Amino acid sequence: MIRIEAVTKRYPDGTVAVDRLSLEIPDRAITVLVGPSGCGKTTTLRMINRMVEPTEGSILLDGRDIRQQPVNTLRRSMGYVIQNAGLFQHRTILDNIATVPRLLGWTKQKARTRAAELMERVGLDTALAKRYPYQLSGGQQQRVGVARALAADPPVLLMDEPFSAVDPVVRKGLQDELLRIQDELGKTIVFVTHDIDEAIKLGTKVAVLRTGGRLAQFAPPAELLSAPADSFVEDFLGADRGIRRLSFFPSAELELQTAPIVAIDAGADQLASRATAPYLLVTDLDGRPLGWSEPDRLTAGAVDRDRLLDFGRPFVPGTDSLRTALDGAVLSPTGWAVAVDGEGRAVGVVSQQVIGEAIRAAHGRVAEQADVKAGR
Ligand SMILES: Nc1ncnc2c1ncn2[C@@H]1O[C@H](COP(=O)(O)OP(=O)(O)OP(=O)(O)O)[C@@H](O)[C@H]1O
Repeated sequence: MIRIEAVTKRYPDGTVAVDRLSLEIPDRAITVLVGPSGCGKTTTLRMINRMVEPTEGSILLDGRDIRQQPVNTLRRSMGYVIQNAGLFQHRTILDNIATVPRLLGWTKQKARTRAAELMERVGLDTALAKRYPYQLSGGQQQRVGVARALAADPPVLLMDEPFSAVDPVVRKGLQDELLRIQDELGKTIVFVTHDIDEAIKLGTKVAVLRTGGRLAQFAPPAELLSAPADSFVEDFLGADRGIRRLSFFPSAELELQTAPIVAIDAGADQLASRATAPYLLVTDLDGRPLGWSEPDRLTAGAVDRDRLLDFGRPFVPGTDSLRTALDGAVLSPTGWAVAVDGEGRAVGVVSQQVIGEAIRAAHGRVAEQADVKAGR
């Protein structure tokens, strides 16, 4: 664990970049530092690998003050990724990634084998190995930056706005990749961003800093969204807080109905037995949804696919959140969401009303847990 204990950084010109900051950064999780420009995020990150020395306070790594070990040893235990990747322009991609292992005295062969392995791990085609950084896209360069930081397998990864310079689509890909890599490798990651959505998506815990380097709140994302500590955090979180919070509620417990699902070859008897449902979901012969119809518009053996109503975006119970389920229901003209399995086959349908009840129940559970935590 990294413990930041009452750390203050005052630059020589008197600027207080960080003001009595205390944080416990858990192992094998992603801790995000987020806040407006100039609030001391980068300074905090750089104090962890001693690129900047605190004016007051101390930082402990596994209980030991980081000043007690040689700075090079400390930095080798911490991969560092920055915006625009900071690659060596005159070295090939493979040699960029192999930099730290080479510094550690690995043979060229072993370092390159490791580098090639890492290219695959971060989703880079090994055909790019012999190129130079300028021959890659911004997103690919960022992946090289991550691979290089991981090369010597350090337990800690410090990431300073690593995905800020790429467009939103590439950025989403890089974020998903980081979460996947983190699932496999379980590093202790400290991630700096000024983008609250990125913080909420990636963070196991999120530290919101305010200008002057003071901590406004340190909590898991769901808690930030449900209980912002003050109006600064609330404003910083922005609009749609209620909807975004639904991303943290699972859809697995939604009560699904299967009776309104009929296959395209349903017979007259079956259609007649479902006639009381407001809408029926018609599927193909494999069970994949095709669209909704009012029951009296369906004729056995003669379903016109083109006349079916759109079924919105289906959700996968157990994988997707209540937000995705609600989105599916809102997108569908019938107001019903369609649940599918991993193969896209319909497993049930659920109305907006039932989703609404599930949301209220989930809110109730969170409030109860908060009461228990607060000893009320
Ligand atoms: N070397 C320095 N000398 C003096 N002031 C500095 C120095 N480096 C940073 N600062 C100031 O310290 C404050 C915090 O800077 P820092 O870079 O840590 O903020 P940040 O939250 O990372 O900002 P951004 O999101 O804009 O990168 C700012 O007011 C900045 O101007």
